[in-house]
Amino acid sequence: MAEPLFNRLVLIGIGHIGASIAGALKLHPGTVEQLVISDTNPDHLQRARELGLGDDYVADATAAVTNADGVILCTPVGSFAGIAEAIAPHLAPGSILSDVGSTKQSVIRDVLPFVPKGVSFVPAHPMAGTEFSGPDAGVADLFEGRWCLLTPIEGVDETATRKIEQFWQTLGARTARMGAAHHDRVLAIVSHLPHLIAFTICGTADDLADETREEVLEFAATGFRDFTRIAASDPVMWRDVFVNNKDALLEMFSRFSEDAQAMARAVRWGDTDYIEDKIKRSRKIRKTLIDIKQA
Ligand SMILES: NC(=O)c1ccc[n+]([C@@H]2O[C@H](COP(=O)([O-])OP(=O)(O)OC[C@H]3O[C@@H](n4cnc5c(N)ncnc54)[C@H](O)[C@@H]3O)[C@@H](O)[C@H]2O)c1
Ligand SMILES: O=C(O)C(=O)C[C@]1(C(=O)O)C=C[C@H](O)C=C1
Repeated sequence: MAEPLFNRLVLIGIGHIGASIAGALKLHPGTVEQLVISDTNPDHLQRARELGLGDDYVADATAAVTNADGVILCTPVGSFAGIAEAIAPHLAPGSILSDVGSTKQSVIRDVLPFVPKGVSFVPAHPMAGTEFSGPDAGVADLFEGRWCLLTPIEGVDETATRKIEQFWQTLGARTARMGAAHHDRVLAIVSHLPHLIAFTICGTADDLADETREEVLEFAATGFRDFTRIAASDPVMWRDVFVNNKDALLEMFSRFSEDAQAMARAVRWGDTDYIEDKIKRSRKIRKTLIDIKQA
């Protein structure tokens, strides 16, 4: 059997993504020699133990990372700075620090200043997930056929970046590299804005139900239902994503608002060609996603 990629890999945060990595590692035995799980929530750590997600369970992240050759931050992005500051003095020389955060400029801003000399920091983002959270939400084949985007930092050891690529490829993902700013703009339109819209539309429908005292939500098994799936996502994770990708998210929101206004105007003035054209373009996007197996 090939050498393991990591002898002691630590996952800090055993929620949806951490537990999915742990599950995927079980589907690909031999990828790591020892998987250590760390989480500040004692219930989550206990549940991870009951589910048998790792080989060792250590609440204190500074103790967990000692002697590790790999560490992956799997907590909400707003917690990264505090964790990085705490674990930095305990990271082993030659080890690799990576993450799964949904924003990348903020992660580099918050983590890099603490990374000691001799440790390679390789930011990464698996583009897969669901609306569920916590250790029970792990999905072992979550990354199968999905993208994992890496935003390598200039001057960081190329072997470390290749190792993280190999790690994600072993778990079934396809990898690509891009700049952190580009990543954040792309994610703002394909992931962060859709969540902002879903949270908003659910709030609007709920307000309406309150105001009119009518059962708006009783009859919601319609197009609205699809918005409620993503709107059921974790509040802390998404709060952190929004405030840590503020500029790109607001830029995309502003473009979206203009386009939504244009659509509303077409509705008002009965511009059926405009309406039909927009819907045709949207259907094409859906068909393309199905064709490239990303739907
Ligand atoms: N959910 C998704 O669809 C998705 C997809 C890709 C990437 N991500 C990214 O993955 C990361 C984790 O998201 P998730 O969906 O797994 O969230 P989650 O809420 O399911 O899990 C987060 C875990 O981190 C733990 N945690 C929080 N603060 C901590 C701290 N300071 N120290 C140790 N543990 C701590 C929590 O107890 C919890 O177990 C986020 O950065 C998110 O942006 C999420
Ligand atoms: O499918 C979902 O429910 C997700 O929210 C997954 C999703 C996305 O927006 O596509 C969410 C956050 C990410 O960082 C990556 C993937």
